[in-house]
Amino acid sequence: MSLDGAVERREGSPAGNGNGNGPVMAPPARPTYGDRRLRLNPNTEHKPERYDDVQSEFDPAIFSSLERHLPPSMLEVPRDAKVQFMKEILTRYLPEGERNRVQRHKEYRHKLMMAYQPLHKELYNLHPSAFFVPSFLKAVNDNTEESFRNILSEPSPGIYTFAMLQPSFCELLLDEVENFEKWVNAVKFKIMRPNTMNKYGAVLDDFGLETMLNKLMEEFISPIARVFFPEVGGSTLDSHHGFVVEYGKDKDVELGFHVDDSEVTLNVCLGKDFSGGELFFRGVRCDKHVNTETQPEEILDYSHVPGQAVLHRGRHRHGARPTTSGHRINMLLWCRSSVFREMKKYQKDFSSWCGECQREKKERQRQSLAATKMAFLKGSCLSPRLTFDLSKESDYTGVMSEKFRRKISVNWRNATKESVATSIQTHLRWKRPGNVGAKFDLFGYGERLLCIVLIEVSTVGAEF
Ligand SMILES: O=C(O)CCC(=O)C(=O)O
Ligand SMILES: [Fe+2]
Repeated sequence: MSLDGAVERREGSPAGNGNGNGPVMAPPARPTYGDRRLRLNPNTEHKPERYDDVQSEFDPAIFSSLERHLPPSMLEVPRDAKVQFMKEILTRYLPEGERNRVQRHKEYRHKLMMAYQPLHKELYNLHPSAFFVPSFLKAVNDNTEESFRNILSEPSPGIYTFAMLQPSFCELLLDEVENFEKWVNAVKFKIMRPNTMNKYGAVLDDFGLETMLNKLMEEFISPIARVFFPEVGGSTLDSHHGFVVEYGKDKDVELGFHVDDSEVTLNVCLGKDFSGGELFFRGVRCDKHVNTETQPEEILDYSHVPGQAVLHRGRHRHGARPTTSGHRINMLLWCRSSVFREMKKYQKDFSSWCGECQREKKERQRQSLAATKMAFLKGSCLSPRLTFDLSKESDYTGVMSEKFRRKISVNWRNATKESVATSIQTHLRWKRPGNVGAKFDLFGYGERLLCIVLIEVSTVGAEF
């Protein structure tokens, strides 16, 4: 997918008659729809169509998500043309090997669903009042940050726990999973396990629960993720991987330290009686920093309770301690955002969520500020003009278009603290409020008043 700056252009290659003479044959007619550049930010006012009926290797929700990024000219065209356009983009970005894998998995799922007879049909459609405890239902119905905060605990930054499932729902689901596993053993169906780290457990989506879980994500998890995890795609979740994992002496015993293949993970304990099995969390990390040291404030050990949910970023490093007795069974919903994944490819700095990027950024700011102060104190910067050049800031080059990355120069002579504040506001007007902050610091040194301005990572100073 190309974003602002890289243009998607699909033009038929001109075909001649072979001898260079004669008329150049026009390529087969193909509608053109003007500028085909995708939008960097989704058009949140546009209500995308549903694509559930579209037969393709892509999840229909991805079409709906992508539609918000279409250029205005494409929003007006017939639905079929939109589908065609989006398929072309997606196909180019999904390698053939991956497409074949998706196709094989589709066939596997189809075979499984045709053969397996569900035990509790009522689980396969979402019935909110039968599934969820009233406090959770109310919070989601109210759908405000305050209503969510009323039911959530945050034992460590970015890890939210809350009561979610009715005991009767947990029992039914456990029963269904047991029934499914008995059937699998009886007919010797070789099932795929939820991921490479589990030898036990089952993918709920594979035997008919996909629609129910998708609704769970869209209507009950997305509203919370939108508020608490916007910086990792919490407001654009569009696909999921739903499964149960099982631990005990005769099953998987523990789960090693890992990050999930998700933007946001919901982990709900279904039961049963068990001891041990605590979850341990050790800070959020991007790919580059996934193996860096844990800071003391990032350590959390958490004991799960049936019916209780834990919601965290997929990149929050975690694992599960050995279950020492009984059986522990959890339902996991790995929620993903195709838009976030696409955007991530164009970014280098993840300090809005990676603990280590944040620490590195703070350190850069500290060093930069110290260097600027030092330069002033040495009297090497006597200009009354303040200059800062955002075009040199690597933090901005990936995310800000050229017109915003300009050089700003201000005359600070006779400035006061108030006039500096006003100037900074004026010069930052072109940014969205809250996007980039300016902090400044005035201090006296001998006869001179020094001004240090800190624009996120850039520090510049002027003397007047
Ligand atoms: O055992 C648990 O509760 C954790 C499971 C988990 O982290 C996972 O499956 O990704
Ligand atoms: Fe996990």
